[in-house]
Amino acid sequence: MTKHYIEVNNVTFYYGEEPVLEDISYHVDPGEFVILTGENGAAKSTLVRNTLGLLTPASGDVTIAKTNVEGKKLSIGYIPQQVASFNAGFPSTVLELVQSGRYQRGRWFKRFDETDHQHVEKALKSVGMWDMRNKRVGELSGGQKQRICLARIFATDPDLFILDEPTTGMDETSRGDFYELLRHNAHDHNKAILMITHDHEDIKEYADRHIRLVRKEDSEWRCFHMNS
Ligand SMILES: Nc1ncnc2c1ncn2[C@@H]1O[C@H](COP(=O)(O)OP(=O)(O)OP(=O)(O)O)[C@@H](O)[C@H]1O
Repeated sequence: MTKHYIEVNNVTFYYGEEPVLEDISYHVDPGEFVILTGENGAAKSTLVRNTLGLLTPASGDVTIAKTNVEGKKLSIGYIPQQVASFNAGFPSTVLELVQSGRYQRGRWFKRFDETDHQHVEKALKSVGMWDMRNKRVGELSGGQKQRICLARIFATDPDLFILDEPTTGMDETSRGDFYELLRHNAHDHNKAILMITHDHEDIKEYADRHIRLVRKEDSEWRCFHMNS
């Protein structure tokens, strides 16, 4: 039996008096690369933030699995929207920023060891930024900053990736490489991926499932699943 990594049932959420999510249900399983789409303002980020517990639904249930079927503890890597806004003076190097992700795994009491170095190197290579590892983050382009945020998440080797428009600022080739990497993580390493995206066309061949948030006639919101 597959254990859902994310299970959302009948979630309704309001900003003040206004309902932005109404009776939304979806799930994401290990081994799946799922995309979440919808027009601007369809409440995709709001749904993800409800899923993560950063916002609390007015009604409905959200469960994120704490362990997999074998009982192994699960970790989550989350990238919020527009995370890559480091200013020009941001002092850390690319390498330092990605290394800092490993410390967020609760490793403060342990020396940075060979496994940590290997994860960091692999993560930076996977987003094509290894050669730029000694550059200052503040000197990078927007797309490059976005890629090192992704590398920082990859370096933590999470079981569940929740990514809010992670390819902003990436060109088509980089996006294709990135989608391939996500698909590889899902299919070959049994990770679960939930990614908000607007890139409908070039993502289609990579994603396993497509969830779309659509507006109802009466201006409330509902959600349905579509197989890609
Ligand atoms: N903190 C907030 N307070 C009140 N309303 C908000 C807040 N955050 C978002 N909203 C509103 O809720 C709706 C959904 O916003 P959300 O950011 O979840 O949409 P989205 O689908 O992720 O949009 P986009 O594709 O533009 O990123 C929008 O109408 C937005 O204006």
